[in-house]
Amino acid sequence: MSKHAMSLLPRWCSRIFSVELNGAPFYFAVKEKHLGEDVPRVFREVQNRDKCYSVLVYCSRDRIKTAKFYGELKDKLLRDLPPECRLSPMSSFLPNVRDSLVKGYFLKGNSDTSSPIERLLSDLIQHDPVLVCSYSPAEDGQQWTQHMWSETASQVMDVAKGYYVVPSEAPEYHPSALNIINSDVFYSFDEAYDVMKKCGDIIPEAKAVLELLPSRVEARNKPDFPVIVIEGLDATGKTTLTESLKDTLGATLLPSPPECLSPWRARFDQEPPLIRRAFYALGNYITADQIGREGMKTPVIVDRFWHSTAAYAIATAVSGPVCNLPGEGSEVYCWPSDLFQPSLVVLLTLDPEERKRRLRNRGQGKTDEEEELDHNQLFRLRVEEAYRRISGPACVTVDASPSADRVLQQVLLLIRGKCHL
Ligand SMILES: Nc1ncnc2c1ncn2[C@@H]1O[C@H](COP(=O)(O)OP(=O)(O)O)[C@@H](O)[C@H]1O
Ligand SMILES: Nc1ccn([C@H]2C[C@H](O)[C@@H](COP(=O)(O)OP(=O)(O)O)O2)c(=O)n1
Repeated sequence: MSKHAMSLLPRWCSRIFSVELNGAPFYFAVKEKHLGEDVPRVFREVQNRDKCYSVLVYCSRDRIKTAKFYGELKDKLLRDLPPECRLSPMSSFLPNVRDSLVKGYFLKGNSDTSSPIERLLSDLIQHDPVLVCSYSPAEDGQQWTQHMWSETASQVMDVAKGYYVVPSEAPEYHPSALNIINSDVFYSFDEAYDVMKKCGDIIPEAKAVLELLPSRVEARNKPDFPVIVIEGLDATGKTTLTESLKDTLGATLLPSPPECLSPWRARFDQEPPLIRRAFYALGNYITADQIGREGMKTPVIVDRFWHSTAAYAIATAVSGPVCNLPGEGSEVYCWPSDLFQPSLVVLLTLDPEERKRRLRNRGQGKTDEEEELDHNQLFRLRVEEAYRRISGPACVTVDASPSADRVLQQVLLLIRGKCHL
């Protein structure tokens, strides 16, 4: 067993394990002794008491490689596991301990699939930074036990005697919240820059992105003119409004991410969150540099900025309902201290039905599958709530359902009240 995997062991019994089934997390813990607790729900639902497995990716020193490997692992498991094997997202964490989350997958197999699953997992454990456990009914046939595998043997071997699995209370916040800071959301130029720099060896496009970055991020002189950011979900009317504001105020309009990053956007959208979010974070610093220049000449309107970067990253990192988000006032919602702060941030909100109608009119209505829609609905609610919780500056919400002109007038009122234009 590798040193990294060993380092997870001492607090093994303090860890909580979470398996996500149909978007809902089920928690369990492990114990050396059994005191008559129930069987965790995940195992109660296993038919015929078949075997289950977990593959957790522990964080090696190279977090870029770890992030890439985690993304590739899912593809590999989906490709190489027998199709009957069920794969669910899984994680393990120490409650309230920042950066303690390790992610992976939970596999449910039946007696026909256990041989190919075990062959695949034995191979993985020998070559990759994974911790593999199997779960099977204990000798008394009543309880379930977790056995950790060793990579030293070519045959599967248990490192220690089995631990009993027992149900565990849900933690206060979704476990993903433990690892958001500097993995999903970056709070300084240097943190995001560091990720992009380390990507240079494996992603050639990262070097091109680095070359576009401003050489200094220190705050320039405050722009003479107001800087107004327009935020909102896709199809809430940002493009329509920002174009009108540009014409009405004689302002400069800056899209975000900035145009110079357009050639690389699709490339970075394929990358795991650590890399993808570093790309968007850096885009804001390029936009801030442009704001510094243009804001000396005219008012500046920005189509999306930091609120989008943080809200989408947080809402993607956390799954399930809005209550899974880190609580209001959490440090994850803080504005980076080295990033320009606009004079006003307007959040356009829209009734979901109207938003769908606008998407359809724009020729992009597609997701009619019920399940997909449900998933999107929760995601949409999480993004909107994360938008509202971000502070420094906080956003001002504007109902975008009236006509384009009424929305424009409403926002102009806000701008005139706040920015003395
Ligand atoms: N206030 C409005 N009322 C009705 N339709 C609107 C309004 N604002 C925008 N639209 C239409 O809704 C669609 C999405 O607007 P768009 O400005 O492209 O949104 P976004 O930039 O936020 O994705 C477009 O077809 C646009 O013409
Ligand atoms: N400043 C920005 C702008 C966009 N993003 C990210 C957040 C989301 O993942 C996407 C949203 O972009 P998308 O192209 O869907 O949005 P619009 O078409 O502009 O409405 O981009 C960001 O992280 N930071």
